[in-house]
Amino acid sequence: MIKDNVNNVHVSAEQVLITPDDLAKELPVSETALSAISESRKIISDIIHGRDHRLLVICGPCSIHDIDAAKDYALRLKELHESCKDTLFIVMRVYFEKPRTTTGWKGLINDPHLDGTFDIETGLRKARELLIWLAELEIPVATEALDPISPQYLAELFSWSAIGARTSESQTHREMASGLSMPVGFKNGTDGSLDIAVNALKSAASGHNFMGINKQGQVAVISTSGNPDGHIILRGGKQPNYDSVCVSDCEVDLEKAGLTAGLMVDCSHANSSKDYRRQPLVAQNVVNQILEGNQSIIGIMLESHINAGNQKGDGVPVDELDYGVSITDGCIDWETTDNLITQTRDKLITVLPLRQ
Ligand SMILES: C[C@@H](OP(=O)(O)O)C(=O)O
Ligand SMILES: [Mn+2]
Repeated sequence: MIKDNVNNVHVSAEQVLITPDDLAKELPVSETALSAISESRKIISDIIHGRDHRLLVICGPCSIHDIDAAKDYALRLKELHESCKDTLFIVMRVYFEKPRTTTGWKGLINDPHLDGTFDIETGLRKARELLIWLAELEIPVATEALDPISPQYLAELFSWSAIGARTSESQTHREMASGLSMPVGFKNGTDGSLDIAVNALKSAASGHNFMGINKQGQVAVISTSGNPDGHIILRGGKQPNYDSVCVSDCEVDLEKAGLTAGLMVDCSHANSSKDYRRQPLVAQNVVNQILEGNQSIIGIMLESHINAGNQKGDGVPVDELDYGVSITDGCIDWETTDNLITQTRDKLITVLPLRQ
């Protein structure tokens, strides 16, 4: 690495990574699993555009830090996915990249050992191994597309992606979203701004040309055709925005922008006022809006894990962490999740098929 008084003044080291192609050769995924992913992406697209009246449920841990716990959770969610699929399409949150308001653990890819060693190649390998295991289980998975390079390593294994509240305004993320091969939800801004998400939706629906990397790890000009499967996610801001008035305001903004896709409500984050115990109340309010005739809400997001709450993860030895507890945002536990989703399915089973 060249480091002198004009180059890399604030760069301390660089390490060349395995290329996406080489990682995929080392960790291949079956054609059966890939076709299941392709099918789930089509279902999600149909739900977003009102061709499939089921409710999209993006559900799972705020972040993945323990592979065994993630697999344990996935086996439980797979059962719920199958038992509720007449009314709900359940997709597991598998978030490897975490946007921090300032600093902190940035996720399994960035720091897989949770010890500040930033063994990113191991992080990519662990992430791909888990995603392949989930793909072979045929549970559709969702993530936040945060790092603009990692999709080349993993994106074929995701059925849905979010662009987060901190990055929906970013041109880099809008360009990336315009080329992603799966449906993408755009969160409103952390201050509650809907304009950011509406503009992101419009931008990502268009083609873009930008510098990126290809599967061989070369810097390339990436030209995209635009992503037709974008939608908005209401995740709250300075105050919650899941209520029927805010939903109606969002419908008006979407109509003004000529956007017809449905919207999703994130029952966590600023919509639960960062108190995970409020998520069921938010979800029940959203379901009631649908029962009372709302036509625009096509999905909900839940932060859920095996056990409730969250725990400090930074600097804690992995073997001292409590099992199945989030080390980022607090989550509802499995029992609460199972009850909430089963009740949601029972309430909506007769209503959703009547949607126009
Ligand atoms: C990062 C967070 O989402 P948001 O961008 O709404 O804070 C999440 O989904 O865990
Ligand atoms: Mn979260």
